[in-house]
Amino acid sequence: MAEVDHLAAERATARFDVEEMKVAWAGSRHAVHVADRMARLVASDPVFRKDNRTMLSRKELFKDTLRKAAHAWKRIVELRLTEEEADLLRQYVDQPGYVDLHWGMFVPAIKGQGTEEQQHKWLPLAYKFQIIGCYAQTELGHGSNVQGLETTATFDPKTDEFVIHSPTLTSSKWWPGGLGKASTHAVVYARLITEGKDYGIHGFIVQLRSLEDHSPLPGVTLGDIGGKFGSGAYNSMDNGVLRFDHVRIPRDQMLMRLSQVTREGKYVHSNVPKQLLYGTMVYVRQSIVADASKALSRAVCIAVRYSAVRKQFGSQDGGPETQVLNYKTQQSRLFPLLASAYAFRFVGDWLNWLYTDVTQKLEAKDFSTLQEAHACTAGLKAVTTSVTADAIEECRKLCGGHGYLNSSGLPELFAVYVPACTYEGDNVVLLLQVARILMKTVSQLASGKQPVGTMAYMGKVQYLMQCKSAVSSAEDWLNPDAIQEAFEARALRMAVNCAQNISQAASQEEGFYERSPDLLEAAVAHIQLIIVTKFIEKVHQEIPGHGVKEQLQALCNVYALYILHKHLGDFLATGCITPRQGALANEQLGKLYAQVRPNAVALVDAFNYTDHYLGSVLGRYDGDVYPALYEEAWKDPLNETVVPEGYHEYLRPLIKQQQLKLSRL
Ligand SMILES: CCCCCCCCCCC/C=C/C(=O)SCCNC(=O)CCNC(=O)[C@H](O)C(C)(C)COP(=O)(O)OP(=O)(O)OC[C@H]1O[C@@H](n2cnc3c(N)ncnc32)[C@H](O)[C@@H]1OP(=O)(O)O
Ligand SMILES: Cc1cc2nc3c(=O)[nH]c(=O)nc-3n(C[C@H](O)[C@H](O)[C@H](O)COP(=O)(O)OP(=O)(O)OC[C@H]3O[C@@H](n4cnc5c(N)ncnc54)[C@H](O)[C@@H]3O)c2cc1C
Repeated sequence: MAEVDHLAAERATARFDVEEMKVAWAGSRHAVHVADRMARLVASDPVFRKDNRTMLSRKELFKDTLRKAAHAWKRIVELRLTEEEADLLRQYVDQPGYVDLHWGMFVPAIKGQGTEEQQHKWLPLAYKFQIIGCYAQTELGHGSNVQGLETTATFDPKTDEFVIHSPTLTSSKWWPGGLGKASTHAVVYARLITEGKDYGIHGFIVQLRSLEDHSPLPGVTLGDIGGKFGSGAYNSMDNGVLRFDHVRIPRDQMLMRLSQVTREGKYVHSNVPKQLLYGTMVYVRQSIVADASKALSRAVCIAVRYSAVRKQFGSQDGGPETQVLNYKTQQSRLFPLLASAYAFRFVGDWLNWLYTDVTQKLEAKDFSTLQEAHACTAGLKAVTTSVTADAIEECRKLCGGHGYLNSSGLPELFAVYVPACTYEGDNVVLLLQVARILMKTVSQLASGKQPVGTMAYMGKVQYLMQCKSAVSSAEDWLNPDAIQEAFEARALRMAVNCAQNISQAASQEEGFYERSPDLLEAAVAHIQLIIVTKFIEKVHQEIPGHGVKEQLQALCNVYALYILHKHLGDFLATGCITPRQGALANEQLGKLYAQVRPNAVALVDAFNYTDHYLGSVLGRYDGDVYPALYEEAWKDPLNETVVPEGYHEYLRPLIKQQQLKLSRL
């Protein structure tokens, strides 16, 4: 704990029990303890140091990532950490690397798409790191359109093998993390061809590198795709390029849980939806939603603490200036982001529950909830990552000039985070998937089919299409039913409007194409409704701890009313609320910000992040920002010498030349 606490006064104003809020945030007392232990384990180990990361060359950074991954594994084995502890330890190491794809996609792909026999063979190797795997789906020419992939896997019955081949430049695998330099194996997605027929995309386990000397196997061309956005950041990852020249693999390395090729070359598809092939993506999308709340809460923690320390203006007589956190504009930009971090945390927990539930149903051959899982994971992934990426940048601006320094932690956090809007499905492409499902649901309403799950509200179509909000005072907006109704009516009316417009087009497809910008907005409205609903449900539960429930209630209202204020056009255009009711929502929002203000620092303390994990001189727990900023500056390699390299080559001759010219005048 810090010796000087510049934020002590802020912490003293909190009107709730921070320790209990930590439990609400983490999910359980056990979760707080485990996270705490793992965070401290990482923070106290010099190998996991990360304050010099943005100053390393790409090669040094990559080697540093390999070192950290190997050390993390050593500690996991030595300390016999559980899976939960190991996951947390890796999270706190906080450096993207091949292990993310090995554990996050390679292993889940084999678990989800491999037969029991295949799992028995491959998983123990992966669990012990005897092989390192990645997920090779995207190609140079095809990412979003999975069905358009070109790599082929042609069955050769003579040898009982598949021949994996990259027929064109655009079929080169391009982007897979861990592929460029680290992986020995990959799950490769390719078009399955047998008996002269193309059966579409399937997964195959392919060995890429020798297990003896790591050199690429014959017919395999491999490399890194080059530097990426920002310094440090995602450059620790070896995103790779991969080409196959008629590489042969045994038939039993096709992942055969969903469909099989027999020894004779017959294609057999099990009686399951073909979309189960996309299962690994669904799994990762749900984990990305949980990650969004982590990234967002880190940025918000930095911005809130620094805003409480930073002072500007407001002093007439040489007295202390005003903390920037007291400016209403700072609050109106920052507190909705604080509320969003909590909102994403709770919707992430719910999504994890949904995913587990759907997985259990799938095991029992019940596929009825597959569409719900797809819509929720795709939509929530899209909305939470877009908001988080924008919010990190907003937090940088909220920290003024110092936010632009690498030592603030925000530039690197942004650069690491922003590709989440693209990977695991471009956000626009994913929202259009949600929109397609919304349109399908609207079209089924007429036939009396009752929508279920998160679409159930659409069943109240008669009421929601004509209801009028009863809000008549600012306080009325604190009623969760008023909020819920306004959000449901807005989402449904936007979807119905789109459906009506599409129905006037020459064809459904043409109409969908023409109306896709409106469909995106309808999909966002639907997803925001889910987030608001899950937050309201959370607050309705019993939540122990002095004042904890009240704070969460306030944050829930901030989240909902901020969205209402920001998207007021939608609510007005659909006639869900009147301009006066919109103004009342904004009035209430201002009151809520005042309620959050004395609790703000304690609300970010409840995230329970160590200074190591935050990696920010501005977000330090003790708030002792200025000495840290000053000290950090001197660590820059440019300050290793007082006179810079290049002075004698470039600066001195220039200055001397000018002096000579002047002396001649
Ligand atoms: C602890 C874990 C830590 C994890 C850490 C991981 C670290 C992350 C690092 C980042 C790694 C990044 C990896 C990647 O990016 S991997 C590559 C990801 N690629 C994509 O996401 C591609 C996106 N494209 C698609 O998913 C599909 O192409 C798309 C859905 C857009 C279209 O598919 P398709 O052409 O087949 O289909 P249609 O649109 O015509 O739909 C047909 C029907 O299928 C339904 N559908 C589609 N997808 C799914 C799904 N996933 N699940 C269930 N159902 C699905 C769709 O609704 C249609 O249904 P109907 O026929 O009923 O209308
Ligand atoms: C950091 C990073 C890590 C990655 N890791 C992996 C990995 O491990 N394994 C792997 O296989 N892949 C990986 N990928 C690839 C990633 O999954 C793809 O980049 C992603 O799916 C987007 O596809 P794309 O690049 O083809 O984008 P494109 O589809 O080409 O998108 C370009 C633009 O077109 C728009 N667009 C595309 N289709 C439509 C449409 N139907 N309607 C409207 N607009 C559309 C998009 O919104 C976007 O604005 C990674 C990517 C990144 C950036």
